[in-house]
Amino acid sequence: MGLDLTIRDLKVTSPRGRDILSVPQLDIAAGSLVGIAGPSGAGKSTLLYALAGMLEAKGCIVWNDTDLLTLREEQRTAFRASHIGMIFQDFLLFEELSAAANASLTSLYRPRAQRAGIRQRAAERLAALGLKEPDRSVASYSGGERQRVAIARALSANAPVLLADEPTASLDRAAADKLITDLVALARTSGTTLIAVSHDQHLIDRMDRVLTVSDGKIVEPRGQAA
Ligand SMILES: Nc1ncnc2c1ncn2[C@@H]1O[C@H](COP(=O)(O)OP(=O)(O)OP(=O)(O)O)[C@@H](O)[C@H]1O
Repeated sequence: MGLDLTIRDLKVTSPRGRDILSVPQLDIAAGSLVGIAGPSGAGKSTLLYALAGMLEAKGCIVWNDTDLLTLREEQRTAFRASHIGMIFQDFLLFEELSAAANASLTSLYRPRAQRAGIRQRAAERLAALGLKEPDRSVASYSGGERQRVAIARALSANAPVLLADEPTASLDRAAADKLITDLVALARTSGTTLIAVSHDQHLIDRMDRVLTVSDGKIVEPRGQAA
């Protein structure tokens, strides 16, 4: 089951003190599929990184009853490892490791009893995403293949929250549409809270709710349910 998100008075500033993101109030119900759209430089990735507890910020970012901004660094890391699956734009893969090892990396942060299950799911996700040689090191993979390894890694942990930054960006149309279908089906069946930044209208169209970020602020189209 996914987690509820409650944001109050969130402010992210640049190291030089410029306001990058300001969100007075945002509530997202567990199990919602939320798209984040908006122009380049608006603050979409900043919002996603803040939701993962990866940025210093002021205010409250509460997942169920855990306020990320009150946790110490190591507590945030532990929370992220057990609750949040992330698909980053720059993939953050370990070059020397195989696709299979990269896709099951989260097993290292989970109790021993869960590790075999994560490795098994990672192998299944890689196969489902069409990765044919999971034992090859990812250094030799193309951009689209690397994207799929990052996606398999995020999905293998079965986290209650999935945060995705442009998950279809390096895929061709057919692969992107398949991924969107898979992501939506997975989120629906497991009740995962899915929040995805995307310029891809096909993805945005499949979400329950779309938040448009403009100049560091959220503008939600009228008529959408909270
Ligand atoms: N560490 C930082 N120091 C200074 N400015 C930053 C920092 N991180 C982000 N910014 C600025 O904050 C703004 C929002 O950046 P962000 O990456 O969140 O935009 P975005 O909407 O995701 O854009 P894109 O669609 O191009 O990825 C930009 O003007 C960016 O230059």
